[in-house]
Amino acid sequence: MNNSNTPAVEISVSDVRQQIYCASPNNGPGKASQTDLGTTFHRLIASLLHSSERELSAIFSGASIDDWVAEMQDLAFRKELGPFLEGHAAALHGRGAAVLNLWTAVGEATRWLAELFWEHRQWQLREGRHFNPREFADWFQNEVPLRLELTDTNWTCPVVLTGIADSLLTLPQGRRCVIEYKLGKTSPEADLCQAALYHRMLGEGETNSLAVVSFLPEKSEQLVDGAKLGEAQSELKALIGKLAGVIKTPASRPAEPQKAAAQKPATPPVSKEIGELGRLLKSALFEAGCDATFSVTPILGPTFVRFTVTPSRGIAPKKFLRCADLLQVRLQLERPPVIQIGSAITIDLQRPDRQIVPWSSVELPKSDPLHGCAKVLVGVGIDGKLRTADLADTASYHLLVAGTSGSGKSEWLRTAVAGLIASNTTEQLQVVAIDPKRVAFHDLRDSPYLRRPVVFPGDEDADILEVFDELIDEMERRYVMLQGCSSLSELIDRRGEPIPRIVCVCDEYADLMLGSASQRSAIETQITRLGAKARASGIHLILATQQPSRKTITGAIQTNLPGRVGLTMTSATESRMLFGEPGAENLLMKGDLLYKDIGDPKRYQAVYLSDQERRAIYAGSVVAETV
Ligand SMILES: Nc1ncnc2c1ncn2[C@@H]1O[C@H](COP(=O)(O)OP(=O)(O)OP(=O)(O)O)[C@@H](O)[C@H]1O
Repeated sequence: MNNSNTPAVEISVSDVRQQIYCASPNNGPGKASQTDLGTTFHRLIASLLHSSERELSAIFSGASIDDWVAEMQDLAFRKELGPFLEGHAAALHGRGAAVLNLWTAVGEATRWLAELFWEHRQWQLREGRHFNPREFADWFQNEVPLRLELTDTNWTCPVVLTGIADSLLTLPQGRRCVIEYKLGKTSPEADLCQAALYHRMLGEGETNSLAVVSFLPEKSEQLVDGAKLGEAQSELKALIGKLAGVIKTPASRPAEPQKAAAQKPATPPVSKEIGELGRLLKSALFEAGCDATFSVTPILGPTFVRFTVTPSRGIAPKKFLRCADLLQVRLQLERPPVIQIGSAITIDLQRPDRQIVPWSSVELPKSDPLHGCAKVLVGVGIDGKLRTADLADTASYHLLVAGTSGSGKSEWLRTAVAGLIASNTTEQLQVVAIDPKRVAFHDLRDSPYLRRPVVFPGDEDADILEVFDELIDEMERRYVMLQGCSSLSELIDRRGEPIPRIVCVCDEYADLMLGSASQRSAIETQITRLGAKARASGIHLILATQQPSRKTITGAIQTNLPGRVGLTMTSATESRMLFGEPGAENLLMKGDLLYKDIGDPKRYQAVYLSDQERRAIYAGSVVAETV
């Protein structure tokens, strides 16, 4: 209640969230959510929860969660998504990735709902009661308007905070869960801010936790405890006062507190944790005799936090490399931090709340209507920018990929192929996939982009030498066509029609070298030939191995495959084989990688593609924008 006579200033939760989002170091790349798709998603969930008795009994007549999910998805498509796609076909033209994103979110949300209903059913059965899906559906309230008046002695008037929670689930024990149906980009700081504000607006006590579930499009669930939120709330209040423009001027109150309120940024607890990490790092460095000045604000990437330090006078930069093990112990890290020396020293510490980089958050490189696009997705850097390796470039026309089991090597290869497929037509790209382990390119089998069926080297009819010979023949044929042109690109321009780039991708190529000495030497000769002339003719190799050693990275491969992608390796020796320096042994698995063409290796997080998204892309139903 506003007891003063001054009218209150109204401000919305989304205004506050937006401020935090813009200031967030981890707002990453990605596309803003698209209003029409976001609204459809909201409507679709609301409509599922308000299904008729007949629809509910159809959904829950199945015997398993999978049956329920399938039925829910079917209903969602029939009632909402199908009519929406049909009615907006023109407006959705060229927005395949966004629609796919929406469908992924629907998949995630229906599974989540089905699991909740299943839990409820189990509980009812345990209590000896009859499962009543309607009763549970009614525990969800959609589009819940929230309103809270805030006052402060340092404010000129009260502020009314308003917002609409997409959905609120209230369980009988009083536990509440706010559900946000987000489809666009986000940051943990902004999400926490929203949770803190909702917690306060719902009048939850300090001892109560609040769960926030979002679909981005993958489900992300955060359980935020009340005590932690309390801290964030008081800091957010300062920001709210500032945004509403109600902070008293110096004339009306003492100067000092005003300065603090106006200048102190509203930092959610995530930043505090990083501050604490920085403090621990500083003291561990000091203990190791590596006293240093922390020069810039730490940068928060999806996988790690980067601290940049300058050694104090008289301390050799190399000394920092030697204290990685001590830092690991003192900071209780899973692996020693990655330390790199450049104009300053960077120390990367793993994030306790590591984030994935979903495909939907990445803007694919633009494709040319005639030439297509030769850029392979490498990963997202600490600056939030997508790094690509250009197959048309002399520094990255063939790529060598290495990483131990579980490092994310196969996923990286699959995403690299998906990126190329999504930004080329079948006239602009042909893929040759070699799969010695038989598991890497399963989903590619029916892709229209395949130049030939996936090659399984163990099979009787699979002659690997023949596959490479065919590529060499094509290369020679193209060389003849290239007479008078300096590049494939010039030839395409001259003809006015595409000539497909051929990308040969091979998981665990070391297995190909296990044959006889003569086969091994024949493959080496073929790779050398392709290495020398393939770039100009638009034929490229992406070869991967689990064990980078002298045996697998032979002279021919070392010389002819200039672009290097190194995921986590088992030792510094392996890292040296690929990059000529250590570092990759301290990466954090799951797509954490170093990439090098010219210059020093740089660290990126590989883009994550769900199975469902990948299948749709391989089938050719997702196409990037053209320039
Ligand atoms: N970019 C990524 N983002 C998030 N998680 C990832 C990413 N890449 C891989 N992972 C996770 O790491 C696991 C291992 O990945 P992957 O199967 O590609 O490893 P690998 O190096 O090919 O191992 P192996 O050689 O044993 O097959 C995956 O199941 C996935 O959960």
